Amino acid sequence: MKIGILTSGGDCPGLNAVIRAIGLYALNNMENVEIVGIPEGYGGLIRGECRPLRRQDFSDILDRGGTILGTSRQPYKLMTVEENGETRLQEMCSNYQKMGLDCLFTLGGAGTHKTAALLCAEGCNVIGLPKTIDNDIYGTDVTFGFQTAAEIAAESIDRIRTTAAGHGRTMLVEIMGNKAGWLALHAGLAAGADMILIPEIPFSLDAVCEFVQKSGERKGASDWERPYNIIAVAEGAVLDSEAAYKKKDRAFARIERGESTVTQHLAEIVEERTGVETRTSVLGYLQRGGTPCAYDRLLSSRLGAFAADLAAKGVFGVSVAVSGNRIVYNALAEIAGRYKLVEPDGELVRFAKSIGIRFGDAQKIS
Ligand SMILES: Nc1ncnc2c1ncn2[C@@H]1O[C@H](COP(=O)(O)OP(=O)(O)O)[C@@H](O)[C@H]1O
Ligand SMILES: O=P(O)(O)OC[C@H]1O[C@](O)(COP(=O)(O)O)[C@@H](O)[C@@H]1O
Repeated sequence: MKIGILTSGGDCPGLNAVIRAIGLYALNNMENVEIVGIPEGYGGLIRGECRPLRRQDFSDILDRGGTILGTSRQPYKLMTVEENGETRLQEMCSNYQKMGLDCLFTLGGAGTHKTAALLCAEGCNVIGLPKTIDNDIYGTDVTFGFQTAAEIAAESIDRIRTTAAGHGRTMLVEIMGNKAGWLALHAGLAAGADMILIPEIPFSLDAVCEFVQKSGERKGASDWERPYNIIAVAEGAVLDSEAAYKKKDRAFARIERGESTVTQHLAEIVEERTGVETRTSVLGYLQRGGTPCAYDRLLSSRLGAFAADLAAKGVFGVSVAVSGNRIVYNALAEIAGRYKLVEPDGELVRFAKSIGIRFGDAQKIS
């Protein structure tokens, strides 16, 4: 059996652990197996590039961040445009054939899964693996990379807390997550943020300002304690006034108004209206870089081995997933194009509200 592996979309901790587990499972359990790596995601497949992966390539990579194969974001729209008589999708399928692949493992997020489903529909044997620090892939409780990113973000908030307390400031900590607020929610809850703003719950400027104002009036536990606030802001957080707009129109409107990011805009308004010193901290790529945590190393390894076992059994057109404590799989056609978002009335948000954490929505502030 000839196996191809590619990593696509934003990198995240755990990609190398998955590659290693697929490789080691295949080498240890399959007869006459050949494994190749396809560089830079679907870009490599479009160009028809692959390189052999041997046992030594899987050594010493379990804890390595990034991806040994490289990754990229190929503009999807271009994939369906015909050039020289073939779309990029067709090019990828013919390269799959030319490489003599019996199976292709695509390690990626929601976008990667959409192309994986299209490749499948064209007759390629594909198995997807759910990668993303955003945790927004439909059909799985968790994606690999998420836990590591949540820990980094939570630890960063812990650190920001001491400087916020020293200065009595409001700190807006921007956390990755464009469509889904899972990372801001988990990190914010784990680090005791006072307010969490996520794309799924549009926030009101008035509610945020009122909260900061009121907390500034509160007395600290001791004479020495100064009031301060930690607000975790998902990069995709939206104002209630812009919630009805599509992402593109919203971005355009923000540029028109001269706003850079939602976090920066919010910080300026909060300081102006409340007089409370307000600062921002963008955690950015720190959340994606570096070694995976133990949870992600184990999860990635289990997912990789399970996916390789599916290939050995001839089960294709699926993506592996976590359901409770079990590793399962879903049909690619079933999950492609769907996102797993935070439910505004779900258990996690209700729990957070029950202990006084704000979400910037119309909620009475006491
Ligand atoms: N709507 C889409 N339909 C099909 N394929 C897509 C779509 N969006 C993205 N892709 C493909 O998946 C790749 C990775 O998508 P991207 O959104 O960048 O990352 P991720 O897979 O992490 O979500 C893109 O380079 C593109 O080839
Ligand atoms: O790497 P880029 O292209 O700057 O993209 C940043 C985006 O990638 C992410 O880190 C991860 O996204 P994906 O895993 O879906 O690719 C998002 O949280 C963030 O919005």
